Amino acid sequence: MRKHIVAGNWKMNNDLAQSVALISDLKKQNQTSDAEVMIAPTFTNLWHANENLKDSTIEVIAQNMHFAKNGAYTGEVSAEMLKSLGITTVILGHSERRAYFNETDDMLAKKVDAALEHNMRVIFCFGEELADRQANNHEAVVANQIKNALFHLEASAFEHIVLAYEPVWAIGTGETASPEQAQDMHQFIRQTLNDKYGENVANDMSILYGGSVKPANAKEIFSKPDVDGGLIGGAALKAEDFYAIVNAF
Ligand SMILES: O=C[C@H](O)COP(=O)(O)O
Repeated sequence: MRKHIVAGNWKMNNDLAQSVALISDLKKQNQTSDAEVMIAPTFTNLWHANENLKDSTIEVIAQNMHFAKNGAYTGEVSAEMLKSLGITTVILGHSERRAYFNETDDMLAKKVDAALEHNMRVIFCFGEELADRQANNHEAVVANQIKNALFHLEASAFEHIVLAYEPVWAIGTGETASPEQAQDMHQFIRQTLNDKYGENVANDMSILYGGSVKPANAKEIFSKPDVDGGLIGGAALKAEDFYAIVNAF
């Protein structure tokens, strides 16, 4: 079902002590919005974060996982391992995974399948690079990313998927897509889902925007009708900023 979601992606930030401190600050914040709140710490912080936030309204989620159950994949973590910690949502396809770790659409399709087989929820990320937008190719790029990784799925699978549109040129750059650019793309994404799966899947899909969302711009971006929330990087590292965004609905 479509809902407001604000997820904080900590990326490769916060050692154990910093993570404990940030979680303690997060617990002191007051939520006034109806948004579902999630944080994605590093793998090393998942266990303690989840233990500490068990009785809270914050869900602890993972930043990535491998598609295999187990085996000789040094440095990787499987769905079963995440589930054994009580983690049931995973971010897949983040542009940093695609750019720095060569994650392809095919690989992401396998990861999505593995997560769904383990009854996990997926926050599936995609977005165009600056050159794609300058060439007016952004819609085609985004449509292909979605089709290649997700369009082999049955309609019912989309109940367990959240989409996150993150224009690569806006991630960590301080440059955000304008609320109108975000709305246009989110509407296009919903139409793309509608064309393939019909209006129930399209209307029920939560589509998040990510890319330099801050307390100062969150309200305007979230006011757009097809923007259902945000995937927050830098501003998720300060509890007050993160909750200013959570409460921007
Ligand atoms: O996962 C989060 C996004 O990459 C956005 O990061 P940012 O808010 O630092 O631009």
